[in-house]
Amino acid sequence: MLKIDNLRAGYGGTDVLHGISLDVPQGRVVSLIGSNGAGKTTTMRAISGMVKPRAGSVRLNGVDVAGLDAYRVARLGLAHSPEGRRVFPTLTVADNLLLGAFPRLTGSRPRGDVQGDLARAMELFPRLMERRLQLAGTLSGGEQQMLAMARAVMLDPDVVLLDEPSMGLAPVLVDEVFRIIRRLRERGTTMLLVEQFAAAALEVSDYAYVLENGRIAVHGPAEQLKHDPAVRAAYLGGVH
Ligand SMILES: Nc1ncnc2c1ncn2[C@@H]1O[C@H](COP(=O)(O)OP(=O)(O)OP(=O)(O)O)[C@@H](O)[C@H]1O
Repeated sequence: MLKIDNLRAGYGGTDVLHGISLDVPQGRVVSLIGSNGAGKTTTMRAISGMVKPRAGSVRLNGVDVAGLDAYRVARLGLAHSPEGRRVFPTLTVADNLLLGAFPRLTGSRPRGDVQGDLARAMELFPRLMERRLQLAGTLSGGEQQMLAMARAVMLDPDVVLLDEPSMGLAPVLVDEVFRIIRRLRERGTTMLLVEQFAAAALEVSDYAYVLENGRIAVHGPAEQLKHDPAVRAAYLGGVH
């Protein structure tokens, strides 16, 4: 579904990713774990076209999308829920969600049932249902984060990139974000997840990669990494 080979990317004169390779098979949830500054967000951006890769390939359904503009990558079926709450503040919740479906109307992919998907997104995110006519800019931070996730789902994507969906949320909302990730997983949504709560991320993942200084240091089934002493000491706080 999504296959990254020897990806290099950076900013200005600095390389951040030094040739990383990872696989996100259809219907699987894959986590990318790493300390601050390891390059997790840069990886997400390089996949979705927000940062131009310097080398390597990003294959989405067999098509190399490396270097394409972000809107083209979205049209080909990749949704990116970015770090930080990038919603359209002066539009309602419902209109933000409909905009998430926009690449479906302009791309070569089937248009599908946008209204049906809107209803399903509302059902998955009940807080948004209650606030569907509210301006997105007046939502709480946690609600905006949910809206960014729901908007990504509205693309009816083949792959969803979720970058720190629980960032800055109160514990009750963090639980809700993970509940939603589990529901999406049950629906068969293919996801690449970056999460500060590495232990919780491994719980909802099939497979994980550990990124250190722009290189993949370790990778394996999530169940295996959960019990890896080095991973536990560095990323799981030695718990469980
Ligand atoms: N727009 C930018 N311009 C220059 N350098 C950047 C830019 N964005 C990120 N960097 C640098 O790239 C490196 C990797 O950042 P990145 O955000 O990918 O890390 P991360 O693993 O997601 O970290 P965190 O967990 O703190 O979000 C960092 O050293 C960061 O300072």
